[in-house]
Amino acid sequence: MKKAIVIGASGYTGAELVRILVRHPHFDLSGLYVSGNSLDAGKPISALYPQLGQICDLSLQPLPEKNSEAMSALARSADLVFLATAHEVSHELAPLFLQQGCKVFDLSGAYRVNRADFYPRFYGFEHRYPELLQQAVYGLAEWNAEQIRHGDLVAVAGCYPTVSQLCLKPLIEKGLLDLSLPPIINAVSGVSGAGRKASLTSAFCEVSLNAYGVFNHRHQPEIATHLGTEVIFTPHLGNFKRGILATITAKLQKGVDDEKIRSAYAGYYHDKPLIRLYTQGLPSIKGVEFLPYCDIGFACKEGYIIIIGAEDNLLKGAAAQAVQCANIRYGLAETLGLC
Ligand SMILES: NC(=O)C1=CN([C@@H]2O[C@H](COP(=O)(O)OP(=O)(O)OC[C@H]3O[C@@H](n4cnc5c(N)ncnc54)[C@H](OP(=O)(O)O)[C@@H]3O)[C@@H](O)[C@H]2O)C=CC1
Ligand SMILES: CC(=O)N[C@@H](CCC(=O)OP(=O)(O)O)C(=O)O
Repeated sequence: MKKAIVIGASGYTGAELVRILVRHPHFDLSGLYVSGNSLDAGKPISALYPQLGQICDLSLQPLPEKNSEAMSALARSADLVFLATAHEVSHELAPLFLQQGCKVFDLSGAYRVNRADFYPRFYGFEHRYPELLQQAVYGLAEWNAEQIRHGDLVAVAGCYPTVSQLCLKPLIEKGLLDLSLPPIINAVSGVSGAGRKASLTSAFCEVSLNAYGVFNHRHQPEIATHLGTEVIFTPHLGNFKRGILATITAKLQKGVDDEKIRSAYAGYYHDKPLIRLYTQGLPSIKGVEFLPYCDIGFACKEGYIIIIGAEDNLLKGAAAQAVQCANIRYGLAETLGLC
């Protein structure tokens, strides 16, 4: 058994990690942490998430001071840590754990893109660990298993980037898209995508259905960098709790038909248990809620394709993919503890 801890365990993705890890046959969930001055420190996690009653009896502990001996001891005590924390927090925590030999699976965007101008521009902070950015492995599990297997710091792919890339990559790799028209990704996310902390935009009476981050959301450059081609990406907030539905429009190369598209998806994903390809109908959020899958369907007409991808943002878009990456890192079946 490998000892695992979760930092940010009281948050939405943290709680999903707890739910998965507490039953995982190879990871022993040994500690749940929140910030040093958290109002939730000392509470059992089931006091925040009653669903975890009698499933996890661990309490949330305050994370020790950054440069303290207690922090180093915590990092030494664990084999692996899941950072379910904000980007700036993960940015500072990852090196502390890595220095003590602990493998890091970071759910934030702090180590996803290795480009100097990216963090000041899209995240509002200067990256202080360029050497770690260099070493970080991008945790898009179906595509980067080889690097993940050898990585000590896995930057789990973002929620919108996961579904967008899983839909587009096979077609781009096979040269089936005419990229003179950048793929156009319109995606709607449930409100849990914004995290548990209260904010006006995620308040019950404020949420309806609206676009946001138009032409400036940080996931556009994450997707474009890892796909190796430009995309137009528009996120939307919808009035439901969890799930992302992405509707992607792209231009096909001449002569590309349904059969070629289907065979490209099947070629890449026939042995990928967490991708479900639709042969009839189209994916929906209902079909993936509370599940670790990414569902993909499509329709082609007159030289264009519309691809529909669906995932649970908290699972395939975050916690489940993080555990999938950890499974890969430790040579386990990638779905262990997930299905
Ligand atoms: N929600 C989603 O759908 C997705 C989220 N992500 C990423 O995952 C990360 C977590 O997101 P999410 O679960 O939504 O966030 P939440 O806001 O729901 O939770 C954040 C957690 O971090 C804790 N925390 C805050 N500050 C610190 C600190 N200094 N040290 C330790 N713990 C701290 C919070 O507890 P407290 O404040 O009480 O200390 C809480 O437990 C983010 O980086 C997010 O971008 C990635 C993909 C999808
Ligand atoms: C609905 C909503 O607000 N979604 C968040 C994205 C989810 C997230 O936390 O982003 P990462 O996947 O990069 O970690 C947003 O648009 O900022």
